[in-house]
Amino acid sequence: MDYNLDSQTDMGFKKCVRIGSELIFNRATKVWLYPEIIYNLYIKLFDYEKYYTNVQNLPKHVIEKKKNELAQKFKNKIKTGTDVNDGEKKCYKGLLETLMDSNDAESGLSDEDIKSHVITIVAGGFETTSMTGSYCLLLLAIYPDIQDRVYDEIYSILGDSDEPFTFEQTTSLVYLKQVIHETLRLFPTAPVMFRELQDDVTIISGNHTLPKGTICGMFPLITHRNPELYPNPKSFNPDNFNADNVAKRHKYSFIAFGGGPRNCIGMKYGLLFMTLLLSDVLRNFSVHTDMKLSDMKLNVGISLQNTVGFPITIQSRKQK
Ligand code: HEM
Repeated sequence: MDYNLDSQTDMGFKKCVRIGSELIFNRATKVWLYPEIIYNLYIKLFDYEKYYTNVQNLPKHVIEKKKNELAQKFKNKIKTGTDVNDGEKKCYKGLLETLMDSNDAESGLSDEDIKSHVITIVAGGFETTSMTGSYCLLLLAIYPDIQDRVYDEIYSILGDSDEPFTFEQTTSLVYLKQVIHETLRLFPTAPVMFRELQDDVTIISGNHTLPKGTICGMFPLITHRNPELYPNPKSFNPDNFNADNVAKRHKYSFIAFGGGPRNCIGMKYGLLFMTLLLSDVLRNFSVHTDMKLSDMKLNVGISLQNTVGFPITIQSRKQK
């Protein structure tokens, strides 16, 4: 979207999204913050409103910029993004342009709607993928034999070529995808989600009934570390996600992207993005660390933080 999230001041988008996320998590987990009146007082008392306001500034800026750009292109009769292959080089519309094309009375997407979509996509897609990439590289640094296997797979497809992966080639990176899934099993970067029950639900095993209207928290971290689903659940074993083992388990034994009709809308894009990112890093560099899996200390919030950081060194493969 042509916006550098790192070129930010203290009150930048990244910081505001982080604080806003903490507020959402606090509200969901602290019963005394449930009543609207108390929550509003709490926001005012600690001057949290400014963070909410500031989160709006990035999408406002991005939308304004895109509008000007499109108007300029229209004026100069320059072709904008199109999904139609009309014999010339195919050029795809970006997300923002697609949303703005829907900004008419018929489809009913207002500027306010577009702004909300931009916030949702950036907030939902940024931290999750960047954190998963970081966890994955750290795990591969901790387990060099697994890293070698990933590298061999990449090399078997691209050899010494400098060309980027094509989409078809990424479908052959089967072991790397197992590694990404196993990373998300141990470290689901979105560690909690909620559902409000639309009907009474009976939990057969415990003979309990949860009444309609109950808000239930779902915690992938707990499901993913259940030894009945994953033997040796605390160890890093990408073979948990080979085709045979996946076929043996219930589909909701892996819920890093949630489940049901409101699961993660960006799952396929996120997996493809991480596959490309990691394969690109690993074909050029090897990663190393002195850390062990047992050294990792987790902090559960709206995202899953590794409080000891990601101490990795990288070495160019060409200098070996
Ligand atoms: C490693 C990557 C990602 C992980 C682990 C992840 C995880 C999740 C989870 C657990 C949910 C809640 C699902 C539920 O309640 O059942 C969710 C929802 C969502 N995610 Fe992701 N996500 C990732 C990447 C992305 C990306 C790249 C985007 C956008 C480009 C995105 C956009 C969204 C949106 C918009 C929702 C809300 C969907 C709805 O409420 O209908 N996510 N994600």
